[in-house]
Amino acid sequence: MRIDVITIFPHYLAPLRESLLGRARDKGLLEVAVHDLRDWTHDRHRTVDDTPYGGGAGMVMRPEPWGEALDTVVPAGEKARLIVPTPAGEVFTQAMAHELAAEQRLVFACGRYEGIDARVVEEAATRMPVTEISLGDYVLNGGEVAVLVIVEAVGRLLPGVVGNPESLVEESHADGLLEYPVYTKPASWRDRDVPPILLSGDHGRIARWRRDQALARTAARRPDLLAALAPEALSTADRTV
Ligand SMILES: NCc1ccc(-c2ccccc2)nc1
Repeated sequence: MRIDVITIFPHYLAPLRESLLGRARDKGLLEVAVHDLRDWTHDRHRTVDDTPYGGGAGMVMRPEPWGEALDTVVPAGEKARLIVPTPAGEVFTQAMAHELAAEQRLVFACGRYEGIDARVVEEAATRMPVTEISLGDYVLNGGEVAVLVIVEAVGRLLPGVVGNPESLVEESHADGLLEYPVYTKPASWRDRDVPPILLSGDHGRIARWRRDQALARTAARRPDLLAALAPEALSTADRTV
């Protein structure tokens, strides 16, 4: 997969060079290029914003630099999905992470100020699929932090990125539930013991206990996830929890 990020704060994306994603890049599983939007400005001050039509506070990102940047990063005829982090987007989910992990090319447009002139997305959508993504109902100062989250969630799903793919199966949201509590040595710590079942060696009963814990946690903390589960996702044993 190739990922391009267009931003006025390229250094914000430095963490993409670190650890898991850094290794994935070294192994050639992931290509990441970060571009400074100001490289597509032509005035002395490298201006990327201007006042909003219709008035109001703040500034809006000008369409021209974005148009030229997207023309360069995704030349005519090349295929890519444009992702625009915005509070007005579709809420990001693990299912969306899996969908994006199947793409060959992702281009991230990082907005700042009050956002990007709406015509940029409109025009881009005439030649590539565009997805506006929100991470939840809060506002950041720009899209860069959201890009770090999305790229991590997507990158770790790429084959070969995570050492043991097994670990992708049982994590929160992988099966639609929150994950069960985990423990490691010592068996007793500050007078708190690991649940004895986990030391029993009875893998069938351990699996059942973990499933019950995941169901109970999900019911308590995220009843919306439980309600969204397909009926066949719950076994008869699950229904007794
Ligand atoms: N829901 C996360 C999120 C994503 C992007 C932005 C944002 C804020 C200002 C300008 C451009 C994007 N804020 C929140």
